[in-house]
Amino acid sequence: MAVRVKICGITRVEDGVEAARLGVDAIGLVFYPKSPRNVSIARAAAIIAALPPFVSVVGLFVDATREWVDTVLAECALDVLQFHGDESPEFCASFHRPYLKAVRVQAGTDLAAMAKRYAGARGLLTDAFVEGVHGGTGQTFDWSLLAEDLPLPLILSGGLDEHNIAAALRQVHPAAVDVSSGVESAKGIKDAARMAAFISGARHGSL
Ligand SMILES: O=C(O)c1ccccc1N[C@@H]1O[C@H](COP(=O)(O)O)[C@@H](O)[C@H]1O
Repeated sequence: MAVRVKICGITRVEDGVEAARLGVDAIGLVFYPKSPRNVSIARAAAIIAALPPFVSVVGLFVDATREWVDTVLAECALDVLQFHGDESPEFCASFHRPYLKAVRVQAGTDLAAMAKRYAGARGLLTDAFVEGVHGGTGQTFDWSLLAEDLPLPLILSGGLDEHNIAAALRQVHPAAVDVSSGVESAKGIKDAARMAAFISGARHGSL
């Protein structure tokens, strides 16, 4: 099956529209005030309203309060939640929406245990471990740490871009890939040519 492509950290309506035009499967909106890609509820709603109905919308949260997630859900039509902090499985499941759990991978990370702990997730999203930062760093990690089969779909992220996506897919065989920094011209500003090259690389295995 073809790998699914998600472009995260969309902050502008035009970037969401362009990602959809290029054939992306999902976009991600960051609801984390400390992120340079954080969007307001009003901005998120405008981006969502401009998307065609066949593009899924993922809302990213980092150790958010229940009230904040509920507030966003009341105002924005999110299809999937992505939890990038230390949220418990109970918290993640309590919104009764499909969710992805992000895992920041380093040597010794027990992915099988994480998959078991978050068995209610629709997938495990693997990102690079960078001390003190929750994600969106543009850093890759050692993909050989993903060698074992997991009971959950794997979404590969962390430092992917148009140059390494083909190699990543040859080595890892994830269900989906997720990119943010690697398709930007500046933090939060997506670059149309880089998005096109990334999606082409994901679909066809080369630039
Ligand atoms: O994008 C952010 O600013 C961000 C902040 C906090 C947690 C996660 C964040 N982004 C996600 O991190 C991964 C990897 O991003 P990158 O491609 O290495 O830049 C991805 O899932 C982003 O959505």
